[in-house]
Order: sequence, then C-alpha cells, then structure tokens
Amino acid sequence: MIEFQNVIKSFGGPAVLQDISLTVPTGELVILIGPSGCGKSTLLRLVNRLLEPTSGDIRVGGVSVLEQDPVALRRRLGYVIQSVGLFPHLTVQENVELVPSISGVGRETRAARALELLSLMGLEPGQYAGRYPRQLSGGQQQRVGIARALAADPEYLLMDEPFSALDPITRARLQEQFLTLKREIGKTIVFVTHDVDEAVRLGDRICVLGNGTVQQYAAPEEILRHPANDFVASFVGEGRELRSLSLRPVSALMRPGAGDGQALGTVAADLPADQALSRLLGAGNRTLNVVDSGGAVVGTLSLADFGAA
Ligand SMILES: Nc1ncnc2c1ncn2[C@@H]1O[C@H](COP(=O)(O)OP(=O)(O)OP(=O)(O)O)[C@@H](O)[C@H]1O
Repeated sequence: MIEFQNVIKSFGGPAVLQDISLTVPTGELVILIGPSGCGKSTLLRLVNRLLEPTSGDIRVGGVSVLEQDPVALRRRLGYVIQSVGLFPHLTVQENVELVPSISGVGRETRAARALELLSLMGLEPGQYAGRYPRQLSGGQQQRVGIARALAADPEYLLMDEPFSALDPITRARLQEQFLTLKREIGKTIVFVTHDVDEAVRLGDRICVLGNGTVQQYAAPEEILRHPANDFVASFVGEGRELRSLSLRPVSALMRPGAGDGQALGTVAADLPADQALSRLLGAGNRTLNVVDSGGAVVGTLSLADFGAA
C-alpha cells in the first residue's frame, strides 16, 4: 500500500500539489491522470524520493519514505520512465540482469529470470537477448525497460508515461501484454498517463488531478459515468459515453428473453457493449440475439437498449 497524506509540494512558487491525500491499495493499479503540468510526475517522484514533499508524508508499506534509506527504498520500487534509459553497451539480457547482479543474485538464477521476463514481454529470448538496444525498435526497448524494472522483483512499480512515445498499434499491443503481466505478478502499481483511453483500459482506479488537488478518485466506470465535477467531465471528454460502453458487457444492456427470428446475427453476452453498438449502427432498426458462452440465446440487443445506458 502507498499512502499520500496531506502532501504539499512547491518548487519555490505557488504549490504544484496542494494537500493531496490518496491511498493506493496493495495489488491494484492506480492511474494518475490530468492536464500537462498538473503534477503527476511530481507526485510519483515523491514516492521514490527523487523529490521531497514541502509538507505532508508518503508512506510505503506503512512506513514514511522520509524515514527510509533512499537506496533501499528504490530497490523496493521499480521505476519505468518514457525514455527507457537502457545502457547502450550492454546487451538486452545484460540490461535486464543488471540490478539483480548488483544485488548479488547468482548468475544462473538471474539469467533464468531475465529470459523468462523477456518471453513474458513478448521478446523471444533466442532472438533478442543478445542484441544491443540500438538494434531494437522503440517499442521493444520499452519492453526491455519494463522487464528490467521487473527483474529486480520490486514490491511496487512506478510507471511514468511508459508507453507514450509509441505508435498506437504498438502501444495497444503493449497495453495488452502489460495487463496479462499485471494479473500474473499482482504488484502494486502507480501509473502516470495523460491518455484517457489508456487510463480506462489499465486502471483499477483512476485519480484525476487538476489545479493541484485530487478532482476525483474512483473506478474507471464511475469516473466516466459520474464525473464528480465539470473539471473531470471536460477532462474525460466527449467520448466518455463510448468509453463507458467499452467497460460494460452486452449482458448489462440486453433485454433478457427469447431471441428475435429476424435478428441481424448473434453477439456474445460478455462482449464489450461498444463493439455490439458498432454492429448495430447503420443496420437500421434491427436487433442482435445475445448468446451465452454455451451458444444459448439469452436475450436481444437493439439500439433502443443503448438509450437507457
Ligand atoms: N524540479 C523542478 N523544479 C521546478 N519546477 C518543477 C520541477 N519539476 C516540476 N516542476 C513544475 O511542477 C509542475 C508539475 O510538473 P510535473 O512534471 O509533475 O507535471 P505533469 O503533470 O507530470 O506534466 P506532463 O503531463 O506535462 O508530464 C510544472 O509546472 C513543472 O514546471
């Protein structure tokens, strides 16, 4: 668990962060999002003591970071940033093994772990382990950066816009891999982004920061469906109804009951509702029969059902 308690941070002028209190529960991925310059990265850097708060406290695992040795603290906190910072003269595998080798992990153990992490990140070790960073694409370098952070087996991960330099397709693929990985490793993660879609896709909870304070801290669906104020509503933007549908299964909107003999086709009950909507749009006043995982029809879905969403 990471707790921010009445955190104020000023760089000399007006406070960038004003009285931030926030708890990141163990095992969850919390997104920090907000307009450029609102203090997201600052908040993250207060956790690993790259910055110190002007007042207030940050507690990691119940202990104030200010009472912890910064080096020992940083060993518990993996840190992934946008510019990956791989060492150019070390191979991919050597980069991933770097921290474990400094902390005295045996050669075989750390090599096995490095190769496992590379596979997990979708980088076939036989092909990539011996390459140098300059022989990788930007997206591959990012993945090595994440593998390197995980190799040290930190209890927590701090991620500052780790995917933002990537093209949309690579980015979506990495997000998918990261979600799978997250389920497997179960770490506590604080993740900075300014991309609402990324926040909704990855976050267990989203903290919207603005004007130095927490504007809303809630699950993605809650933020999209019930923005706490105008600031949050305008920040999550016009696409929020659609984004909200991407978080809801067809079964949440369907009309339960028998199927329609004239139906346009069938749709799985657990499919995200926005995908069903795209099939219904342009199909006139038609319906889809909703089927469960065994293929049995459990209801129907038409455009009218979205009106009530
Ligand atoms: N070391 C520093 N010295 C002085 N001012 C700083 C320092 N670091 C950050 N700031 C200022 O604090 C504010 C918040 O910066 P921060 O990088 O945390 O914002 P951010 O929300 O992460 O922005 P972005 O989305 O653009 O990366 C900015 O106005 C920035 O100029």
